[in-house]
Amino acid sequence: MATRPASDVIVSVTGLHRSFGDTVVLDGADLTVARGEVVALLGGSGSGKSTLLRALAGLDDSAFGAIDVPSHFGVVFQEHRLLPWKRVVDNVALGLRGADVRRRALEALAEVGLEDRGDAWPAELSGGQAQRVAVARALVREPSLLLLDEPFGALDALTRLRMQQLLERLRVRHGFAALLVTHDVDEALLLADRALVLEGGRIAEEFEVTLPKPRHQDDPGFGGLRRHLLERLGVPAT
Ligand SMILES: Nc1ncnc2c1ncn2[C@@H]1O[C@H](COP(=O)(O)OP(=O)(O)OP(=O)(O)O)[C@@H](O)[C@H]1O
Repeated sequence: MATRPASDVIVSVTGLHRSFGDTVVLDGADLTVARGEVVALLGGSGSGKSTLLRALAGLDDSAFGAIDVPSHFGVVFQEHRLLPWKRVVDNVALGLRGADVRRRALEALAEVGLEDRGDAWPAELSGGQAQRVAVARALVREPSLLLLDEPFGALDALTRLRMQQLLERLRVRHGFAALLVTHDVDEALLLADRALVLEGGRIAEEFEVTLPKPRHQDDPGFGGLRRHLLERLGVPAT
């Protein structure tokens, strides 16, 4: 694994284990994320990506190992998980305290291009808009880390591309780090500084993605990396 100055590491996971009954899903997984770094987590279906992310988010009491994450992190799942009985702005402001909560929530909505939808109900939004609100809800706490579990996995291809570009712009502006669980090799290569492959309960492989950002699928070098990653994931190019 590439060495980094210890002070730059904001996520450190060592020896992470999780079993469901007799099934060992995580078997001593280790990983780090550096300040401002985007790390994609790939792996076959059922390899334990979501399990690992849930453990990092503190959503799994039964995972054990050394887990060090910053106190300010945001989480975005594949489903938006907005409360249907609260207006969009109140969903974003949920759990915030202080006099300027509404203003902060509206600012976060403006960052995702939804400044005029604060008074809408979640049911009135498209899937892409609802995911933007979920991103705003994560962003409003000024996190140093985003934990993203297939955040754009349920969106159509065009909306997904727009959301990937939005995430990249927000990252440049705010400098958060991200751990991005994805099935989508192109998404990993568009966004990540490093791609990890989870296999056999551990990080079996790691690739640095050194292409300059912002990236595009037509960039030189992109196709070669895609073939390499797909092969590593057991989907050889035809
Ligand atoms: N609550 C649970 N009870 C029992 N088994 C579980 C539970 N949650 C996950 N598992 C099992 O753990 C394994 C890993 O699941 P996980 O959802 O982490 O995989 P994943 O890599 O995210 O998969 P996918 O890419 O298909 O979303 C699977 O075999 C799954 O069946």
